Amino acid sequence: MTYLGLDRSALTIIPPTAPLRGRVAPPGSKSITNRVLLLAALATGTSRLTGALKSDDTARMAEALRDMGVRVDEPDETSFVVTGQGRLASPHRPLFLGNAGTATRFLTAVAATVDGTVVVDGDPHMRKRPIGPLVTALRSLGVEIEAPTGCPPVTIRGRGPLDAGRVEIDAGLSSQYVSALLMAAACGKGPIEVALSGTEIGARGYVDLTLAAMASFGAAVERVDAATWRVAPTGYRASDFAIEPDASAATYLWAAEALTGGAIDIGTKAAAFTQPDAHAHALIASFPHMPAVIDGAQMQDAVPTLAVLAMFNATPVRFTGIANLRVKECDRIRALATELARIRPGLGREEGDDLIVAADPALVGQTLPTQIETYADHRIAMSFALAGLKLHGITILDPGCVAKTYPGYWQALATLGVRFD
Ligand SMILES: O=C(O)C1=C[C@@H](OP(=O)(O)O)[C@@H](O)[C@H](O)C1
Ligand SMILES: C=C(OP(=O)(O)O)C(=O)O
Repeated sequence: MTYLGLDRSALTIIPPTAPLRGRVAPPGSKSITNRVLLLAALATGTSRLTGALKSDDTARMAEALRDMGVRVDEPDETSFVVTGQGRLASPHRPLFLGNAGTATRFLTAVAATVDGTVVVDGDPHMRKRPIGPLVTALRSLGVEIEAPTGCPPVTIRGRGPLDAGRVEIDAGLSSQYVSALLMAAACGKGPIEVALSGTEIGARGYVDLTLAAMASFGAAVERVDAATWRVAPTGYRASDFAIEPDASAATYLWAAEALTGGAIDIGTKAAAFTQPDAHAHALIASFPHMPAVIDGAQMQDAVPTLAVLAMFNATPVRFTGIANLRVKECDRIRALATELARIRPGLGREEGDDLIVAADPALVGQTLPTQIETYADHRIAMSFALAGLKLHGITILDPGCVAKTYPGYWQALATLGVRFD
């Protein structure tokens, strides 16, 4: 399928003259698709995954699994049929995972259960995203693993099922390290305890997503205390799984609705999502009276959406709890502050690891020709497009970067009545 905007070097958004209305379903959840692809690959037998996301991030995961001997069929645009043999084979080439954090972190841990050497690598952006804490944790379980720069590439010399034991992980930079260890731990020779070594963890909701997906594929995890899980050596059982729509993708549609006073039916109620970013719905619904302080810790991927919305809020908004946005696809705190200030000096600024958005409702309807730098970050592109719904002259550079998680994004906006230059 070809999608609007993916082949362009820039896309200028023409503010719609009427509220956005219509029905647009977001694609399947990236987080859940990449978890269940992996769990299905580790199971013995065939699993049918429906409602899946087909995007760069999930294509990288699927391709890596194929490289490790798993059959991954794609009978239609939203399904994967995965046939696993209970374990992954050693690949003949490095696994190239683009800038997919989930695929990179999850496969690093699971590679330790392969009999042979696995190299996990990514694009230049991924090569700047830290993986040291996960490497250290795996090494403490006896895994032979190296990541000289503290970022990919990572070389893992797997020796089959992990030894039973206990592993501590510092998840301050990424909750994905915890999810990765939990998923690998079910492929142990005996029970493995996964414990947080610090108090900090990214969004805990992502660990809950991991535990729910593992349970669907037959894993047995006991919560020992608030910071420790004990994973039984069950391996995984093939299962059919219906993936819910992507809550982070939904935030752009909720925000487009709030900004234009429209009515967009995304086909799923906010309360029905199990992903952390669905918490952003209530904040978006409070627009233009969003609170003065928003703690983004539990809805990190929604922060770009909320920050761009905040520029039109009645009062300024400070975003706290977002330090790890500095190690996402780009330094999102810097990118948001820089691009907001590019629209109008002073509109966004950093204060330590907080982001402050100086709301200005008088911006609505103004012409402020601005070329938004997107730093190869899908969320910077998708969120700043929202500014173009209320301002004339917003141009998104490299609009194709949305393909990481939402290749149909520009088409979705067009379906709702947005036009582009
Ligand atoms: O586990 C997951 O699916 C994710 C966890 C979050 O990352 P961190 O845990 O690195 O903060 C989130 O930003 C990412 O988009 C998806
Ligand atoms: C941070 C993100 O992705 P990942 O860590 O999975 O690359 C994201 O999708 O916003």
